[in-house]
Amino acid sequence: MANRMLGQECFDLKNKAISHLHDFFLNSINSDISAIDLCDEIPTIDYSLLFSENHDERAKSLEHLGKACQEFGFFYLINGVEQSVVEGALKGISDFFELTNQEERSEYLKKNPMDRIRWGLRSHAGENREYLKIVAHPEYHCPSKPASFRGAIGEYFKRMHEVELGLAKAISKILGYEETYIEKEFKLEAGFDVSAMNLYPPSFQSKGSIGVPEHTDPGFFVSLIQDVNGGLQMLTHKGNWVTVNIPRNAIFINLGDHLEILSNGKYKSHIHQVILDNNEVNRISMATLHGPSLDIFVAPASRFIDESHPPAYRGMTYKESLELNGSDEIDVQSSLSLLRIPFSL
Ligand SMILES: O=C(O)CCC(=O)C(=O)O
Ligand SMILES: [Fe+2]
Repeated sequence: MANRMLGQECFDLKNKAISHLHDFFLNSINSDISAIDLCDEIPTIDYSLLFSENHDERAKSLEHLGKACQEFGFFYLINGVEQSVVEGALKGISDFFELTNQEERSEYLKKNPMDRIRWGLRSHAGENREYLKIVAHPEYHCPSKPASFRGAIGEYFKRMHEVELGLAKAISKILGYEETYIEKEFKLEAGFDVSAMNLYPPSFQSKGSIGVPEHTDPGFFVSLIQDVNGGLQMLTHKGNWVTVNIPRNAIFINLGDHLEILSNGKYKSHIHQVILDNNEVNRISMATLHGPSLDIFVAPASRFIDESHPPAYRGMTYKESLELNGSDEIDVQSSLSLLRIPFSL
């Protein structure tokens, strides 16, 4: 543990070790492996092509994004955030967990519902992780220690906010709207973004195999980076669990509850979980929930409502939906099941 994140070499070595473990696991289970559904392969979207000056190239990649959103609800994004920025952010998080002691970190234990930085330690059968949650936007909050944290994480948020606006444009277009639609509808210039920085123990140190239990996340979408592959699993439309192995130079994007609500269920927010079974070493991830502005009322858009598609979700402000299940804003817990309108004939 003292050696974590010494640099690229360490990053590559850990990934190699984990991918060997996965290979071993896959080779050792029965021949049903050939039945793994190739259609479950997580799509990759090239961010730069969404804005290509070549019309055909742009149209093709927007179509690809449309399929990824509708048929998966999650995808890898390349050429969005530079690898050096991602590595810098992961190093900042690793420094936070390594260069501070637990007493210093517990300074951020829940104080009041309006906390803008919150720390927690979960170590029981249902959840195994240490986390730091911070409000990243519209105002960036960060712990004062270590000194390296503010700049490294801030750089990731700055770049990711640009990518968020770009994805909002592209997704508005594929939904059939003008490109500023989502940006205005969610008032993204004041969008409420919360970042969860997670440290998961290796499986031999955890109290059970669950890192984070099954859930969906509120908001427009979640961007996720991790220092080693393995752990995060997504439930596909077809009901299969797929493991998120983020390729180098990519980040992972998962559509959130409020895009599902806005699109009246055309795009889905997918259930996911973190399983520690194959973790030989600890793992760091950063899941940033990019949300609408807290005061924005989110309801199914008229374009997605007709006689055969009545509104399937109740509308309310983003803030109300975050507080609906008794959580604080910074907890960013899903309340999607409470917002669904039961189907009636
Ligand atoms: O750590 C991960 O891979 C996922 C974490 C997550 O789903 C969350 O924080 O909402
Ligand atoms: Fe999540």
